[in-house]
Amino acid sequence: MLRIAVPNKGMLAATANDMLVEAGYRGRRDDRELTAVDPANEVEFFYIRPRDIATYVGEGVLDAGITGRDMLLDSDSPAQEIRSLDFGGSTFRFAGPVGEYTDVSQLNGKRVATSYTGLLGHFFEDHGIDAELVKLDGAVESSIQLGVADAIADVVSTGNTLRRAGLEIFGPVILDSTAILISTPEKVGGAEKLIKRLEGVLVARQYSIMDYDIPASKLDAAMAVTPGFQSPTVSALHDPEWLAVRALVPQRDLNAVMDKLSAIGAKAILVTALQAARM
Ligand SMILES: Nc1ncnc2c1ncn2[C@@H]1O[C@H](COP(=O)(O)OP(=O)(O)OP(=O)(O)O)[C@@H](O)[C@H]1O
Ligand SMILES: O=P(O)(O)OC[C@H]1O[C@H](OP(=O)(O)OP(=O)(O)O)[C@H](O)[C@@H]1O
Ligand SMILES: [Mg+2]
Repeated sequence: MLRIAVPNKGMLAATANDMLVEAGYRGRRDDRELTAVDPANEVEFFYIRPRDIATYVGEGVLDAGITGRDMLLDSDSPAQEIRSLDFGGSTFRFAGPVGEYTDVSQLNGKRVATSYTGLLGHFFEDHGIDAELVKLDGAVESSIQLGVADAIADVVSTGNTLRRAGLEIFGPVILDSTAILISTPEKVGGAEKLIKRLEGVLVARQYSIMDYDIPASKLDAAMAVTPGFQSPTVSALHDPEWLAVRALVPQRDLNAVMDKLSAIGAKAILVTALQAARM
């Protein structure tokens, strides 16, 4: 039975569970559930803190898990990123009082608060910066005002939390993070079905099916606009001068693609949602 670690709370928990349900697995029944067996899929889920997931997977006691890239790298666990799951996107950035810092070299000799001391320690080592790490559990943005740090390094998504604390970003992007599937070289083979199913969910979330009719003489121009995933399906219509095309199109491009096809001469352009996919 495959043993999978899933975030029990926090920013990733709900979407991770939703993805697993879309992938045909048993979802978490309530937010106090610690483990759940899904006998039909021969899988057991362990709902644990996202920060601890890389530790369990790296130790080999759990076979795969969903966590943040920032948390994996912070943990120094030997677990490896298998693939991005395209949610829980954030950046890991330095911030300080508005107008105070322009460059990370100014952090030499300063106190920098973070919940990610592993990640930040590596960055300081790599960049030859001698700063003091102040480890906090969360709400790191308050640490400067409260006098325990001179700058912070934290997860930034919209930037609202920073602004409300009177802070601004400076310096380079320390890390672009996203939710990821992790495993180890020893265990990843056993997780192949899970990986395929999650990839199918990602395709179904990101693509739609587009059908349209196109004059045969315009097919090449239309193919350039809708190259599809592998290759679009082209079928005959009763009128020999026209063809019907079906292709997968990224949802974010749908309207731009319809504009282009329409300008080329396509008619009856129809878009249908994808419910599931296996590539
Ligand atoms: N505001 C956010 N927007 C997007 N992703 C975020 C945000 N905050 C955190 N994350 C991401 O979610 C993952 C888990 O962070 P989360 O905040 O849920 O854990 P935590 O800080 O340990 O828990 P908690 O905040 O419940 O104490 C991390 O990979 C992080 O990058
Ligand atoms: O840029 P924003 O959209 O404002 O999001 C960033 C905030 O979200 C996270 O906080 P969380 O709610 O996880 O609390 P925590 O600090 O206790 O982890 C993160 O630590 C930032 O504080
Ligand atoms: Mg948090």
